[in-house]
Amino acid sequence: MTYRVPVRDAGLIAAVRAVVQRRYRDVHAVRNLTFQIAPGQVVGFLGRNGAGKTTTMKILAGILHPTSGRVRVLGQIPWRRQNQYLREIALIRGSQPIGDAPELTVLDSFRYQQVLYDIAEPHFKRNLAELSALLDLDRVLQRQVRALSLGERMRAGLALALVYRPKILFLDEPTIGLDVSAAKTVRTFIGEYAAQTGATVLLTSHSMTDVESLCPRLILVDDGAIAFDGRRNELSSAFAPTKLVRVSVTDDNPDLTPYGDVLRRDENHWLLRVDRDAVPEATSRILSRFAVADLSVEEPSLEDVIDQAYHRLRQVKDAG
Ligand SMILES: Nc1ncnc2c1ncn2[C@@H]1O[C@H](COP(=O)(O)OP(=O)(O)OP(=O)(O)O)[C@@H](O)[C@H]1O
Repeated sequence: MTYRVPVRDAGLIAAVRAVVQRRYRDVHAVRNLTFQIAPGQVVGFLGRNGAGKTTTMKILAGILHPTSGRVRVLGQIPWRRQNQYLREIALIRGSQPIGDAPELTVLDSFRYQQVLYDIAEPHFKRNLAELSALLDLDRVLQRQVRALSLGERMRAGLALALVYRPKILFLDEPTIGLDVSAAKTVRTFIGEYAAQTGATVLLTSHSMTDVESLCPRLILVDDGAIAFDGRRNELSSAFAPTKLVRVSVTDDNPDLTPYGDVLRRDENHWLLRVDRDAVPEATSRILSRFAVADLSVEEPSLEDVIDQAYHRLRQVKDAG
């Protein structure tokens, strides 16, 4: 997907010149991006700012027509925007609080959505009851939208976006800007919705808590191309070539510096960063040379792994 972006120099003269003589440059937002997602999977779609995630989501949701490439979702070409397709998907960007018609009650808004998406009454009642239970909406359904708190509007907005029970959710930063409790509500809801309905979810988020609690599979996109596609626990071996070794010893003045990079030392408790391949040898040497009270080997946190991945990808880009 290539965007054609107008360019102009700074200043008034350049602004006037740009009116009569437009210049453009191409921005390649997405290229070499190939992936498949099986029904029911919950997939984290990650990448640095500007990597191409939102552009991809918009293409999949039928908002953007890509300049080249082939996409099929549920057997449909998204940008044809067939009604049948639009009723099967939802694109939610940010937390999307309810609020288009503040005079209406929440239930009125749901009824309007029912008409828009042509939802049969029994399905509507079942979906609304399920969503109300998951998002604790019973007490707000009869209230005017304008009288709701932001948290209530956010929960109602989420339910409104899903009351037609889409099979595919494209979630673009659903917890951005939310406080800890609201983010947890949304996160828990997404997991429960997916489990209850069998929906397929593609989720972008810069929150590693979202990714860790929801996404067994990760697709890492960089500069519009796939940099990793696999299970979450495989990401560390792909991008973080080290593990953490935590050791407590009872010796006087122990020196563990030869066995790894010392990240932290608190008296006789050491935290070392050790190359993955060197971990067996380093730990067996430590065990044979010191009076070890405790030793554990840990994977780096997802945040560290992603951070290392982004650094590595930036280095590769700068070098190439
Ligand atoms: N409407 C647009 N016109 C021109 N360029 C655009 C447009 N939208 C996005 N871009 C460019 O395309 C690239 C990919 O943008 P995109 O929004 O898909 O990234 P992203 O991965 O979602 O980033 P973020 O994490 O910051 O939201 C960026 O270089 C961006 O500047």
